[in-house]
Amino acid sequence: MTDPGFQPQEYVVNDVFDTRVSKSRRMYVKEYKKIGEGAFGTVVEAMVAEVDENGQQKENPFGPFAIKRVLAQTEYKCRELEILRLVIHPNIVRLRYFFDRKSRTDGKIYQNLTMECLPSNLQNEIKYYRGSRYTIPYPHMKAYTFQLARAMMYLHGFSISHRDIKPSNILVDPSKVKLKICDFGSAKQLEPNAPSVSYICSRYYRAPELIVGCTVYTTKIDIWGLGCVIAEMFLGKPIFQGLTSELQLKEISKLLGPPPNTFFFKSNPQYHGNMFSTKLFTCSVQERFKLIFCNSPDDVIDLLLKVLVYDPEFRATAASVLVHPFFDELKESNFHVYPRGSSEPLRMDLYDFSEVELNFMGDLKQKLLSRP
Ligand SMILES: Nc1ncnc2c1ncn2[C@@H]1O[C@H](COP(=O)(O)OP(=O)(O)OP(=O)(O)O)[C@@H](O)[C@H]1O
Repeated sequence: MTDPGFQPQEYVVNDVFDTRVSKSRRMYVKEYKKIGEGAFGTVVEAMVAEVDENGQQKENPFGPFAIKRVLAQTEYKCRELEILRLVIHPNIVRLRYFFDRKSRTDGKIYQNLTMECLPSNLQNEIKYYRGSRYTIPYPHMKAYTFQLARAMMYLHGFSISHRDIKPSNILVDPSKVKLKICDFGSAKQLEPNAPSVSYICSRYYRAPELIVGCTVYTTKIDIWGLGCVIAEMFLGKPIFQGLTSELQLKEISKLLGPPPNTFFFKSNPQYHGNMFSTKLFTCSVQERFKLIFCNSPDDVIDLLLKVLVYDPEFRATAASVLVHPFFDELKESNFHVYPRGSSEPLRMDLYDFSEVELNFMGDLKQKLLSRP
């Protein structure tokens, strides 16, 4: 992103908290490029270096890092920091430092979350291939989907729901086919049967229960987002593009058929909006999926049929997604991909699960680790 209004800046901060050693340091920061702008914050690319008592740099600046700057001291944003400090996973962006700093422009205090920086995101990647009338190569889609589901399985193991799954919040490094989830600004640790706001998540990726105003939802709202992201990789564009929140439900019904009455009752008995109860196609739902994903293999259609389900109770879990046959190819010892622009095969082992993750898999652990 090039922003003509962006001013590169260099500064020294006294109290930069280093999450690796749980210690504060004095650091030099050099911000040189804006890489993102969202509803809540600005993200810039920067290099950092440790500074001694005399203000001298102890080392050469290193990075790049992505610094997300948000107004400090709102409860909402403290949650982002808290969650980022808790989660350490290969498919979740790693928080390296954080510090507060007063803005020279408006005099307000901003929280600066300094994270590892990835060169792109899935939205750009989908756009790139769409521009040349292709889709992301099939083995890459598999590897990306697996990594996304793996990050979700870990988060959901802690009952953390990301609550804003969408391609622009999924960082990728196309040269390594690596994926990491970012933007925990909406994330929340959900408690069973405790209400949370339903007006979260970007419209195209909102689970149907959120659309109808459900407040006691579960981490399955992220699984819906996962389904939308997989579908988008295959189609090259968002699968459900509703013009309004209510019309979003109509778009969904064009693929899944009308939502069952039990769905409204379970999600929000007070819902008074349009129920889109007329079936808009004559074939079966399976046939409808085959028609929409006409160039996609049967195994991904089967996966989508398990993920894009109205009732969150019957929607797949992240753990069950990970053991779906769609990913069997990834288990082969010589699984490899050809990163964009490279003729060298890159071998990938995506099964380096930690003990914590294997515990979260529960009964599906053996199935996950069994080789075909
Ligand atoms: N660690 C990172 N490395 C590279 N790019 C990043 C990183 N973190 C964020 N970005 C980029 O900056 C954009 C905005 O970041 P983020 O989503 O965290 O901010 P936000 O204010 O919550 O945005 P939004 O309102 O769009 O959700 C992301 O879409 C991503 O492209």
